[in-house]
Amino acid sequence: MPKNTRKIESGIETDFSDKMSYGSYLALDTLLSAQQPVSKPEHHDEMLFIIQHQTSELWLKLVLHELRAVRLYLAEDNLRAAMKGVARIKHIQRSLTEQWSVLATLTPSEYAQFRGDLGASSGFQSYQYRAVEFLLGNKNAGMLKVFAGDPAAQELLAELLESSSVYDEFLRLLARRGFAVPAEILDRDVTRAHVFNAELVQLFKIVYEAPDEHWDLYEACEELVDLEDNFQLWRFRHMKTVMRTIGMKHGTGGSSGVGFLQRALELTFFPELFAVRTEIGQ
Ligand code: HEM
Ligand SMILES: N[C@@H](CC(=O)c1ccccc1NC=O)C(=O)O
Repeated sequence: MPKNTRKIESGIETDFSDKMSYGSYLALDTLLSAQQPVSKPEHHDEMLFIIQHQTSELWLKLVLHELRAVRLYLAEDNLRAAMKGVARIKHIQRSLTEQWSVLATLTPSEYAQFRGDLGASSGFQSYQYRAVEFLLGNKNAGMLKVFAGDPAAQELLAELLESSSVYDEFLRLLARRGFAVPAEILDRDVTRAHVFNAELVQLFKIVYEAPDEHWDLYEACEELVDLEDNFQLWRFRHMKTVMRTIGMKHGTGGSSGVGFLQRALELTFFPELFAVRTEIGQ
């Protein structure tokens, strides 16, 4: 063997004419032919832009898959399995947030050279992102009309709009555990965003003031706080990346741009889990 060369062991599989290979299992032909820059002449940095979005969408697909499972586990009173799912989602979120640093290498001068080729397309039209928001409870029926041209996406969002969120299921679990969750919360119109409820804060206060007595709920509350915190960090990095890339320009999707993204930072999934902090020790 030449120096600094690894021997390919004799047992290593090399003939895949009648066996499943790495590439066929992962549908790499499809996956790796999906990067199609639209700029003409092709701009070098558009590949980065496309891959950053595609990898984000792949991770969002897994987040959705896991969130659906978490919601189901909560409905079945299986808090441990639900929290296992949340733990995985938290790692994905960290990876998604960390990834902004790659796109931040795209300078305003580079982006300006192909931004015009993107037309009216925008992340605002990401149905998977919207589906994650809906599953976490940030419902907004108005978002569906963006997907009039994509019936499958619209149907998915309609299904999630009309079904319970992860937080709805957590609050129902709390009620089954004997906590006096108000009827207006349990019977709420799930197609609307959850609205802050002071009575829930008092229920969480019971949990937070006696963690040992309610350990699994206490742990679950903190996991949900992590989830929201991570989601906000992604939103913040998006807004800051947008600021350094297009400044105060309007978005291709038609919004005011940075201002619109800043207002997303005011949205909250689990407001009572944050409000309870003010109450602790009082
Ligand atoms: C240089 C890169 C980027 C810029 C300049 C940018 C800019 C913007 C702007 C201005 C908006 C507001 C809607 C509009 O008018 O277009 C927006 C929304 C959005 N973008 Fe990006 N974006 C970038 C990268 C990304 C990436 C990598 C993702 C990952 C999937 C993403 C996902 C989203 C989502 C989900 C929204 C909707 C946010 C909401 O409704 O609050 N963006 N983006
Ligand atoms: N809204 C961005 C364009 C943009 O970032 C984008 C365009 C097409 C597909 C995804 C995108 N990402 C996030 O909005 C802009 O105004 O420059």
